[in-house]
Amino acid sequence: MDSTMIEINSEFLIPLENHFRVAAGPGAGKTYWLVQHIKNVLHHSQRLRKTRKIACITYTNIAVETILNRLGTNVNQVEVSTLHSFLYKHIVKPYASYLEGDYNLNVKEMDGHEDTVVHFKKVQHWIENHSNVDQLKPPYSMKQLIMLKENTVPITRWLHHLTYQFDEKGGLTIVGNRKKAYRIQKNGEKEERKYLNKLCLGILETDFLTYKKLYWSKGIVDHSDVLFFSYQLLRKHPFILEVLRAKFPYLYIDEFQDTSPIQVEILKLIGTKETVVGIIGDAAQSIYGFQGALPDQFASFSLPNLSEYVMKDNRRSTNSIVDLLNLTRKDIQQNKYRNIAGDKPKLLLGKRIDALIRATELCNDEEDLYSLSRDNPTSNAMRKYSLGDVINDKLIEELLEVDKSTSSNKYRSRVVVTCLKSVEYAREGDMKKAIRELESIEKDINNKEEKRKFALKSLFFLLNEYDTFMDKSLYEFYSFVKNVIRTEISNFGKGAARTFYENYTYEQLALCVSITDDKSKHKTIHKSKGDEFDNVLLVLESSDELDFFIKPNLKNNEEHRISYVALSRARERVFINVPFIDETIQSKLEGLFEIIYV
Ligand SMILES: Nc1ncnc2c1ncn2[C@@H]1O[C@H](COP(=O)(O)OP(=O)(O)OP(=O)(O)O)[C@@H](O)[C@H]1O
Repeated sequence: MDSTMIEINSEFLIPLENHFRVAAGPGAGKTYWLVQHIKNVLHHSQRLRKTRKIACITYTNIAVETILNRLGTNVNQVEVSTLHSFLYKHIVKPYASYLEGDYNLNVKEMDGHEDTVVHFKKVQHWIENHSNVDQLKPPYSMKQLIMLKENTVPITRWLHHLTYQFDEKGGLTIVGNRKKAYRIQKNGEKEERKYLNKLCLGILETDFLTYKKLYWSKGIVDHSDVLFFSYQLLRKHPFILEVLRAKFPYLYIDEFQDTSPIQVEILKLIGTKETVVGIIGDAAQSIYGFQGALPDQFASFSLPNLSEYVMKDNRRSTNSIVDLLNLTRKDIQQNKYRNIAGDKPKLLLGKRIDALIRATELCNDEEDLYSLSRDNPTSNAMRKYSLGDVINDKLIEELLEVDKSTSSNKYRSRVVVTCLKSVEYAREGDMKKAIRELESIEKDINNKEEKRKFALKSLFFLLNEYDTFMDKSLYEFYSFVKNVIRTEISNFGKGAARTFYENYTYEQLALCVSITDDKSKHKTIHKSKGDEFDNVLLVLESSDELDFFIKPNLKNNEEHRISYVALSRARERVFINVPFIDETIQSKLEGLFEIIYV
């Protein structure tokens, strides 16, 4: 650890007018400290007035709520939001007209920012009019790319994952991830990924900007576009920086370890003068590598005269849990602030459902137990107690694939999937997302209000009748949708599509729906970030993942950091479930865990 670092605890007050970095392990009280610091600034700063506020940026909507609740009545002069919402509200929205010329942004139609969407008509238009279209040769000619399923599927997936990156000259470019340009091919029981030809991707990659403009010209802006536009606006129109600095003399960013390089540059631009920037985080909890976050970014962030602090307490967990966490970590050995011995962590070997039942019993059946899983289908399955050993998380993709032979079939499967997703979102409390889903199939209605009315009406019927289809086949759900929501979707003939609808249940497809800001007791590890629970059951796929306890490498292995985040959510008890363990590692694990066959 750096010798210039000052050790503090979560009640320690620091000077108001210096940039700062606070590094600390899990449960140290970073968020607690940040709230105290904000209150201190509110009371003592000479630089806040009615129109000048503290900006507090955090990672998820749940974290925003947590901070707002902890601030209590002091919220008028603090703006707590996610970075994307902050940038959209203060940069993109007010200055969008500057983007019209360079980026064809349709400001009138722009209405917030969304998850990335891929409209195949736009993809088709892009490829047909691509400046290098002449270089596309069989079997990847322009026509073959837009007509053949084996090409359209990888292209769609590839375009779904476009990101922005800095090039050598420091400019931002749009990049595709070739590893995403695949389709699944089934060979009997086996599934194989078939990638699209590299030469062909290389030709298309030369002009992503035109592709993006097709969306922007309709006012469609996704989350990564918000970062791109913000950065471009700040670089080209520095007066916006002045306005921001005047509005926000203090800018604090919690969970900084998950900030991407473009976000870091934006924050540095704002922090060059007047605005005091403070960052809080933990490199060992950096788990968003797939979005460009790098664990080193937190330690390497610098601004002039930045003061550095470290917090070494763990105020959350029992001694046994802190011991387990300390064992996996080299840079910070946490102090056991609560100093309560606690139960030895338990390794539950066997099926997930049995592990869940046993862990619940071991928590005396009354205390809250949260299961944390690596992916959505597993956490959804845990939630619904309908655990199977094999969960197919690709069923929605398969349905869209099997039912797309004609445009009317394609429409049918889209409507069914949309209705299903909408129901699931609404049942989890995300009404906004549920309504947006349904609005997306109202293409023939242009008026926004009409669209919303239609979506609301459909959602009302779907939720009201949930009991009639939730435990039936997908075919019965389709029939419901056709009778009640969308009478124009096509009837079925015989064939693979119908068989699919008959063979799978509504429930099986519903398990594949990813739910954001998951408030249930069974969630993905990524969604548990920043939260804490009395008891945690970490659900692992295989004994290989226990490697984390045998050869921990938090610095270089993101999977290890993900397990670390999961375990460190627990206050009282930790359970880990794997189907079985290799005999070779059993002896190594016996010292750390009580091993129980469930
Ligand atoms: N000074 C304090 N007094 C009382 N409770 C505290 C104090 N500091 C922290 N806590 C409590 O300790 C727990 C952990 O704090 P907090 O959630 O702020 O930690 P964190 O460092 O943000 O954790 P993580 O990085 O794991 O998300 C919370 O329950 C919090 O309320």
